[in-house]
Amino acid sequence: MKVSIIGSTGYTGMELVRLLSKHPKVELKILTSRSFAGEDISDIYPNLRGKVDTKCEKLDLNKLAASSDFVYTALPHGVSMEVVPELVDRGLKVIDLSGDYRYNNLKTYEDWYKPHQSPSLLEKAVYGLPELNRSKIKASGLVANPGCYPTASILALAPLVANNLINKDNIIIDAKSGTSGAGRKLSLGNHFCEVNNNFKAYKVANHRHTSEIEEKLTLVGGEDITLSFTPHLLPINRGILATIYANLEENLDTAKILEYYEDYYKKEAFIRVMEEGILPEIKNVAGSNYCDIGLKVDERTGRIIVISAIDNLIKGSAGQAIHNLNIMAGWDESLGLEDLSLYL
Ligand SMILES: NC(=O)C1=CN([C@@H]2O[C@H](COP(=O)(O)OP(=O)(O)OC[C@H]3O[C@@H](n4cnc5c(N)ncnc54)[C@H](OP(=O)(O)O)[C@@H]3O)[C@@H](O)[C@H]2O)C=CC1
Ligand SMILES: CC(=O)N[C@@H](CCC(=O)OP(=O)(O)O)C(=O)O
Repeated sequence: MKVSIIGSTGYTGMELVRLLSKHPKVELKILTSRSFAGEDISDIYPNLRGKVDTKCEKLDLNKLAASSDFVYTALPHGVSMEVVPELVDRGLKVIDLSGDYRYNNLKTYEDWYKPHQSPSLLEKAVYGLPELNRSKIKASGLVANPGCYPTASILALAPLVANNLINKDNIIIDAKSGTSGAGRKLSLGNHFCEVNNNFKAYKVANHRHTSEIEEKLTLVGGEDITLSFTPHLLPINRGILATIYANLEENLDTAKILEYYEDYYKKEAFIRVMEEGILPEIKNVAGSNYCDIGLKVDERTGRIIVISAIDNLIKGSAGQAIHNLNIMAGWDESLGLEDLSLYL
């Protein structure tokens, strides 16, 4: 399969290049960049040296369409929607990593982002969370890869919501992300002295991922969900840990709820439900495509506390995007995604 990447020099683009360079069925074709056109990707990211020496080039849609079967757009939201309609019109299969095609509801997108330039494609696009949408992803030509916080949050909550085990009015998601979640572009809030030796909340009560998590969990549970989501910035490169609180509808113990999770995810290669007493940690997933989920019932308060951990650049973006490619192409879902975390 001939695969090209638009926006290959960002962190998710680089991670796609790195992972796809080991994928047995993928031939990397065109890597686009505005800022680094003419430069070898391995000069921009020297970790790729000796493995991928493709020169980045400016986007030429006709050339890209002639040499690719499949395209990733790893662009900022708002920029993807300027390019994706042209790719779809040319008959290319597309996986977009931005927020632009994730929503079913146009108004929700426009309330949290900005006016949409190709709203008709929202109906065509499929939300690319394989554990919830596998058959639709397989049949789709345009997949919207989920956000990193939504991946960690939706996977942690779906078994509770689907089985009506919790009150859906007062879910709280307290999530922490490594700084690569903000991308490679420079910004004051993300430079070393601001992030190192620090830990802070941001976009409290107005982060756009709140709406993505609500829309997708509403579909899982079949009734409206409104929740609180607070992101925090961790002084580490990779990884997300989400701690989620919800009120149980009935008196169930930890072991019983774990049975629901085991059942819900029994066929999933990349979900690891932790046995009672073991909780997820970022170092166990960083560098891998796993989402680890652990939980405990707090019998004093009647609340359940679920903890999930992912690598934002792998399960939270590039790895999940390769999982989606494997599903769309009808290949073994784990191809190119077999690595365990480095642990240290
Ligand atoms: N980082 C993460 O953990 C996650 C990111 N995402 C999403 O994936 C997408 C990419 O994120 P990430 O790789 O982190 O971002 P980066 O900022 O690291 O990279 C963005 C890429 O887009 C290109 N680009 C930037 N602005 C424009 C523009 N105006 N027109 C065309 N190209 C542009 C840049 O390269 P150049 O200027 O050279 O063209 C660069 O290659 C975003 O939508 C992000 O929200 C999703 C999940 C997780
Ligand atoms: C640490 C950090 O800044 N994280 C990013 C989330 C990145 C991501 O997954 O989001 P999208 O694909 O929806 O842009 C943020 O909070 O905006």
